[in-house]
Amino acid sequence: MESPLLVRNVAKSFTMHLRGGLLLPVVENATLHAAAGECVVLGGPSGVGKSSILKMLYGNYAVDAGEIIIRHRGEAIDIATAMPRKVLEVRRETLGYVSQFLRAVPRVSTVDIVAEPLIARGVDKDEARRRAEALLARLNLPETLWQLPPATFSGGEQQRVNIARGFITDHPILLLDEPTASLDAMNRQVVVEMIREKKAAGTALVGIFHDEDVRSSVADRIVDVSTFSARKRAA
Ligand SMILES: Nc1ncnc2c1ncn2[C@@H]1O[C@H](COP(=O)(O)OP(=O)(O)OP(=O)(O)O)[C@@H](O)[C@H]1O
Repeated sequence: MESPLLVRNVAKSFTMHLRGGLLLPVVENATLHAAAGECVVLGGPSGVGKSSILKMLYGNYAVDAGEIIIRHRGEAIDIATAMPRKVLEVRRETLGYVSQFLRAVPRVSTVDIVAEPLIARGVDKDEARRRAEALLARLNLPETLWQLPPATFSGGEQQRVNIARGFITDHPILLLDEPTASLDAMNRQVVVEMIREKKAAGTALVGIFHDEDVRSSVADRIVDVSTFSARKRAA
């Protein structure tokens, strides 16, 4: 079977327009893949480009060179060159992402924020809310908070809302940017179990985990991003 996600020879530099167009190379020739049911962890020291790669995979950062091939509706879509409308379709159906921080929408309740990706895929509103509540309960978010917008929640509470929103759908590919960074040990363990369930269901996961225990509990492979670093040559 073809990989749900294939990254070939990707390069990325940042241009610092406020610094006279200074070019900051980050990665070059980044090549990796994730198979169905596999959790690939991006490793390597701070600043090496792990988050930048994840953001390119999701289409949030432009790609200077190379391809990011996502298997979507049986077709190969290159996220690096796809039109924005196609990227949004891929995100709705195929490519999920749990970012480190929640972007709360003012006045929208927690349960609706979590249920929204399911409703966008055509699931009945009440059913989507029921499933959202079940996930929030599993992640030990107090029931008194479910009807409130999460803007004033603690860091760990917001992170659990974000995780619930990312895990509620059955996207074939899921990107995880430090999903356990603000969580206590009990909730980290819940997330580890949820990741294992995704793997068992055939989801391809690519993640960044700084917590050594979480990483060793979920990783099938670790890709050392420093092997793609463009800094060695730039220095
Ligand atoms: N939007 C941006 N504009 C300019 N430089 C950026 C931008 N995003 C990232 N960088 C730079 O790219 C390099 C890689 O950053 P990135 O966040 O990808 O590293 P990381 O490996 O995820 O680090 P950490 O483990 O500390 O989170 C850093 O030097 C960072 O300053």
